[in-house]
Amino acid sequence: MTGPGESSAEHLLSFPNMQRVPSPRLELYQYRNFLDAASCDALVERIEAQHRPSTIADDNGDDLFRTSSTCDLDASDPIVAGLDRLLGHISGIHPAHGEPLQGQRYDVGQEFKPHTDYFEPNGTDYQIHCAVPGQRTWTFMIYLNDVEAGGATRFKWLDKTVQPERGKLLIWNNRRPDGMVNPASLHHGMKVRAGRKYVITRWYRERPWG
Ligand SMILES: O=C(O)CCC(=O)C(=O)O
Ligand SMILES: [Fe+2]
Repeated sequence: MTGPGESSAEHLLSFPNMQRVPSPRLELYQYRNFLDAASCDALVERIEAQHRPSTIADDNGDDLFRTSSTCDLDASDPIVAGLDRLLGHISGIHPAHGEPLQGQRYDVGQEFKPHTDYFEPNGTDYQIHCAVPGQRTWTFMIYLNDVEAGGATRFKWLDKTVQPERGKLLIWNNRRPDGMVNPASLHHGMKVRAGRKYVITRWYRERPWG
């Protein structure tokens, strides 16, 4: 059984192209060629057209912690709306539980240092971020391009490094089966060494976003 805002292994693995990345510590999946090249290119264009410096939820005093740019995608844009529907289908999670879709852009030297996507349950900002929508449950991330060098996503606790690849969807559960947050979901958006990296991020919540 899964609650609202949650995906499940059974649902995800019902798609023939879905692969579970073997690990006893984290539910991690990848789906190659999830998004077609034309849609990836269109989303890269949207990100190029409009982006701002990325931010982090709990300021940790390190200005170099997340050095990328973020694009707040327009939900009424047909490409964005189409992706929203597609993610709803693949995740099995009602789109109302999704945070607005974002694009991220990394230039050479930019990164997102090791972090978890869930909010620290005892963190000072937990109430601000989670009072209405609840905790982040699942992360769905799509690589929009092949990066010339660097830009992999590293899960240190699993000793697993995922290479960016145009159209690849990466999925993980930020919580353990018992509903507690999972520290093994720690991941690092590693520095781009050559070229640029573009991704789409979708975080789902326990309750509707609002
Ligand atoms: O860019 C990546 O590989 C990871 C991005 C990420 O972890 C995030 O946006 O939360
Ligand atoms: Fe993340």
